[in-house]
Order: sequence, then structure tokens, then C-alpha cells
Amino acid sequence: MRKPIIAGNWKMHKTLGEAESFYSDVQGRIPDPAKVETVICAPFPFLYRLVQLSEGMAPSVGAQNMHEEESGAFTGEVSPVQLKDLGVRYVIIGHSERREYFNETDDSVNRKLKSALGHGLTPIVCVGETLGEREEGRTEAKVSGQVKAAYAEISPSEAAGTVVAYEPIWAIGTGKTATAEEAGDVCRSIRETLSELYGGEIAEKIRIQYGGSVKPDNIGELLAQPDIDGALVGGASLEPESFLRLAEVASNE
Ligand SMILES: O=C(CO)COP(=O)(O)O
Repeated sequence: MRKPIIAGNWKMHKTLGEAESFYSDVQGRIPDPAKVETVICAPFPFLYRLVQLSEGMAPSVGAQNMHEEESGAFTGEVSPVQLKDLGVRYVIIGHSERREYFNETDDSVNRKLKSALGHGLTPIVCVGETLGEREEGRTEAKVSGQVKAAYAEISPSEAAGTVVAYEPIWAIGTGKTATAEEAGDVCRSIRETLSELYGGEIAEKIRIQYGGSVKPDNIGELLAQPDIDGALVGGASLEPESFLRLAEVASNE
């Protein structure tokens, strides 16, 4: 059985005070970590403080991006060594907003994935199609190509501990969710791709999240799909009550 994983992606939201207050609101109220893994991927400037506040308890702390090098002359970037040193445990890699606005490519996603794994961070690897690609019937080809490119030269044992997030770009922040069946079908095709790459046993271990306008009232049907093991959540992760509700529904799956 794969344990569900609910990850909040705060994107470029909140001040430090708001982030602290979110943590104090949710702490001690997160459902049993044996039943659901919870993560908050916060802006870089808050990570140190949130790791301190979390004291190793749920929700864990994640970053939204990282550079693949350990150190160097890369103004404005943050390395996996720096994240690890702070106690950060997860990192989102290849979010569609990074691909769209910050020129991330399948190649850079692959380099970052290798580097995150090499430094003991748990990567959440994002893939997803545009509306145009969906309308042209190219969803599965696009997503499978992104998965293959991201996992190039990643060993089966490393791949087993990763998380894939399927986020159709047209469903992000738009209020339009893929239907549970549509999302489930693509997540199944991602698992088939992982199975081609690594065999069924490893593919069954890799958790696949859905992301794109996930809310407390639609997460239940999404998680009921056999290949959806969690959610990567933007807007609905910003409020403590809504994040708690998502975690609660997932803990009952
Ligand atoms: O991009 C997302 C999470 O990474 C999804 O954002 P929303 O949940 O706000 O649609």
C-alpha cells in the first residue's frame, strides 16, 4: 500500500509571520502521520524557521525549486546542500511555472532530479500537458515523454523513493479540475511508463499525486482513483483549515 502524500505548494505567497501562524495553527492537528504524509513547500526565506517550528513533526518542510550544483557562482540560486543543511526534506522539481517562466527544460529537470536524490532530498517531479496538447489528444505522449526525460539515468532504487505530480497546466489555479477519471487515467499511464522504465514492482512503489485546483470537496474522488496517491495543492494549501481537511480526507483513504 502506498501512503498518501499531501503537499502544499505555497508558491510566492505569505509573509514570514503568516507562515509561522499557519504552522502554529496546524501543529498537533495533522492526522496520524502513519496514515498520511504531509508537506509544506514554502518560499526559501521561510524554510529555516519552518524547519525549526516543525521540530521533526508533520507537516514536513519542502522547497519549491533548487539548483543542481552544490555551490558556485549562481546568483540568486539555492543548492541542495543548503536545503539539506537547513533540514528541508522535500523539493518540487520542474513545476510547470518553472518550466514556463524560468526556462526549465526536461534536461534541467533531469539534472535537478539526480542532484536532489544524490543529496538525500525527496523530489516531487512535476509533469503535465497544456490545454492545446490535451485537445490534440497528445496528453499521454507529452506526460510519458516528460517522465522518461526526467528519470533518464536514475536507478530503480532511487526512483522508488520519488514522487511524481501530474499537474495538467490548464487546471492550475483556474478552478477547472480534471475529472477524477481523467486524472486517474493519466496517472495510470504515468505508472505504465514507470513500469516500462523500472518494472512493475518499482512502479508500484512510486507515489503519483494529482495537482490542479484540488480542494477539500474534490480530493476524495481524486484519491479514490487507484493510481492517485496524493495531491500537490496550491491555493487550498494556504489556509490551515483547508489544508487540515485535505490531510484528513487523505488519512481516511
Ligand atoms: O500548481 C499547483 C500546485 O503545484 C496547483 O495549484 P492550485 O491548487 O492553486 O490549482
